[in-house]
Amino acid sequence: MAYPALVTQSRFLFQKPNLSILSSPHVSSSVIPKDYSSPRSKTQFLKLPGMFARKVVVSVTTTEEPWKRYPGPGGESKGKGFVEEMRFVAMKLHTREQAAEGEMEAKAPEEEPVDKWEPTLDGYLKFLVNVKLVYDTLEEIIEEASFPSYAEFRNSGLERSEKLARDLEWFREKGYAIGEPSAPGVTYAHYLKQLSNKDPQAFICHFYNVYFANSAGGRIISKKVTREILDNKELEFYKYDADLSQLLQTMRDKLNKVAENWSRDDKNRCLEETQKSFQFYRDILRLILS
Ligand code: HEM
Repeated sequence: MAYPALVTQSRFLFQKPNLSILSSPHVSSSVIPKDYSSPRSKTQFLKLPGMFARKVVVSVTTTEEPWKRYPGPGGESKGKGFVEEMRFVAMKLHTREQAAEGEMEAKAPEEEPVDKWEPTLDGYLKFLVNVKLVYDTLEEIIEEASFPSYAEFRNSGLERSEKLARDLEWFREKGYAIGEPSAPGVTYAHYLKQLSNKDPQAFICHFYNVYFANSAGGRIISKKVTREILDNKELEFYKYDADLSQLLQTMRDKLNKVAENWSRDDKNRCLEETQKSFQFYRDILRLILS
């Protein structure tokens, strides 16, 4: 499992004052800068204890530059709320091919434009089984509400667990073999369960990203697989029982309300979690191409 190494390395780097790794051959994608000052990027060779010297692009934060990296505390005061910050960070973690606001380079097949994907039905079924485990877990966590704020997110209309159960049942009835969740889903579900009991801010970052990812990128993927491997069968997974933009807006309002009680540290911890949510979810998306 590749995560512990990456996570440990990233945590270590986070502890370095005023230094954030934006890209490196060893750190798969951008790490969120610690503050809201301008990151001026430059390439450096960095020698870290116990590691070989490596070429990294570092951001150097200075106090002279008032330029803002995020729509941070200023953005909030303009009335847009914390979701705008979460979105800002998430959009930058997309590849340029995935979304107009994306800043990452595609390094793996699932990061290439969806148009170029060559999905397989077998792989897509594996994806559905694994992604269902993630939504089952998120929805159980919200139902149990080990932190009271989670209860705010119940019955949002964005839930996907039952829809996915119906889709899988449809495939079963058609005679397809449906396997058990594998490493990508099991690992992410386990991580979410643990995180939800100890760090609600970090957990809510995953909650936001996973539900909003399906509403945006999910639709692009849906078009591709419906046309190319599902013989135009439209899955329940991508359907909502009410107007989707309204459901999303209600969820944004709830997230903003919950985050009003967070300190700046809480908010930063939440934003820093975005990268992990992309990494876990990408490993599940990759199954579509397996
Ligand atoms: C094939 C992969 C993906 C594609 C093609 C894709 C595409 C997109 C696009 C086009 C948007 C912009 C939607 C808009 O502003 O109208 C978007 C938004 C977003 N994506 Fe992705 N995405 C992908 C993967 C992911 C992943 C892995 C995550 C995180 C787990 C993610 C999280 C988000 C979030 C949080 C938004 C903001 C949604 C909103 O503000 O309503 N996406 N994505």
